[in-house]
Amino acid sequence: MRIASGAQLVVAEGLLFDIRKWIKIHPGGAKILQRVIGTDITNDFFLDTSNQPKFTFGEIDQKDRDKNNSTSQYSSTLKKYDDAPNFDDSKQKRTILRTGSIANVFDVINSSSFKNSRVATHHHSIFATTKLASMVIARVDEYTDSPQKIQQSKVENEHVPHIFRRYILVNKEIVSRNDAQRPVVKLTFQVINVNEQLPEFLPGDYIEIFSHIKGQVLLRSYTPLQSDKDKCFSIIIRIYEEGLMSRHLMKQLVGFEIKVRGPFDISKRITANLNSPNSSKYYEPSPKHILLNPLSNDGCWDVLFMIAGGTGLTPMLQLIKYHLSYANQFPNRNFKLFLLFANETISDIFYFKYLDHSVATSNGKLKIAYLLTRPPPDWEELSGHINEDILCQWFSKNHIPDISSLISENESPILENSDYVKRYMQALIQDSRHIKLVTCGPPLMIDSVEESLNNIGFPVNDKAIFIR
Ligand SMILES: Cc1cc2nc3c(=O)[nH]c(=O)nc-3n(C[C@H](O)[C@H](O)[C@H](O)COP(=O)(O)OP(=O)(O)OC[C@H]3O[C@@H](n4cnc5c(N)ncnc54)[C@H](O)[C@@H]3O)c2cc1C
Repeated sequence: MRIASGAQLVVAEGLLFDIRKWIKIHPGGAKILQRVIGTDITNDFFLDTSNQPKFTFGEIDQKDRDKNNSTSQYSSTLKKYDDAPNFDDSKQKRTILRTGSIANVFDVINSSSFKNSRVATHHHSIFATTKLASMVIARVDEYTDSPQKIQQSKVENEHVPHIFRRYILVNKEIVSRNDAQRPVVKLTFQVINVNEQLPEFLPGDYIEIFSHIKGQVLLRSYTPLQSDKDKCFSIIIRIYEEGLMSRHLMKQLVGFEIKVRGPFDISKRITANLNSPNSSKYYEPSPKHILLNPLSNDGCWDVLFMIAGGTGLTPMLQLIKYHLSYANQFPNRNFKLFLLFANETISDIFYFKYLDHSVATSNGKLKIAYLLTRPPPDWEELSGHINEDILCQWFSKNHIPDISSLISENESPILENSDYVKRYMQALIQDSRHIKLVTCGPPLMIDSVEESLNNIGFPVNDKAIFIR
């Protein structure tokens, strides 16, 4: 394989670069090359055709070597760049590349040249380097963007949810307490190619992460959160001791690449609730993005109740972020968000700082109640399993429907006062504001929330969504 002046190389893996350009843009690029391949290289070196080196790549199978004998890959002129001058035919295959091999040159080029250009950077293992070096399949002398090429790259840039795309891990943050039995981590990913657009992630969107783990092909769903950083998104995942994907992701370091497809709309997973014969036409959500309000231009609800158990918090984080960023842009937009966050023990509560900060900066628009099934002795918030009583208290403490003739603020919102509960729910049904209740968490918790809501007469079919 020869590298001509200013040549670009195409490697089977898709690697493409221009050595001359690289030397120009990379401060000290010529020096790096010089150090690795041991000859004096300047920018002009590649321009002077008499200097064109005949690089030989490290690893070539004996079979390929025999096949390629006629084209003589082993020129005597630049044998010193060849990392196989003493190739021992009896060994058939060399396994280790020495420092200074041309394959190592490309490793250095890749890892240093693309470091600041949002391309995944990593040093290849010796095996990968060897393999890669033997995979060069072509050389491109001129690289011009033809109209077809431009059109093709436009099509490639269009976001097709079913196509897997690669993203790079740029931040990793533990968001659970130190004593958490199953830690929760926030992973932030960024697009690899600067020209790539990140899709807008809306409440109810989820993505699928693909991986090969322990010889298995794994695909797991996660809830993406739009990041404040450019072209980034985050996922918040709980790490299970036996969890294949969660443990695999937890192990990775910044710079790790993931394959992701999506976003997909959660609506498709919860159509069962929507097909209920009792669904009112007025509140029937649109078939897409059912977590958003189809009857308002901005998708925001006037009153949104959210009940989350454990990592069921993630779609609520999407909703909270969506609403609060709208309020930031349009401060006159009035709405109320109420979150009931249920966990087993205090150490299971995660993302607390973010939640606390959101409440503090929400201008009274967000209220959060914490519930623990196994609370510590000095716990002052809600405790026990979610039931009718807890729900009644939580509703009436937070929100008084605007049908003031049906209920008064001074009435006791306890379950024993069944007349009050009845009138409260009646008022909720007649309330002209757009009200929704979203629940997400472990299946048992969702079942018991649904049952309790039905028991107290909450308009489940019209105003509730259960994400299982
Ligand atoms: C639409 C959608 C969105 C999701 N979003 C998120 C998200 O944002 N964050 C997130 O952390 N997860 C989310 N999940 C769950 C996620 O897809 C995986 O199921 C989860 O990460 C476990 O995968 P795993 O490969 O680590 O565990 P697996 O290998 O599938 O499970 C192995 C073992 O892990 C334990 N385990 C796994 N899941 C649970 C569980 N739910 N409760 C208790 N023990 C469990 C069990 O011991 C199980 O036997 C979402 C799921 C869906 C369907």
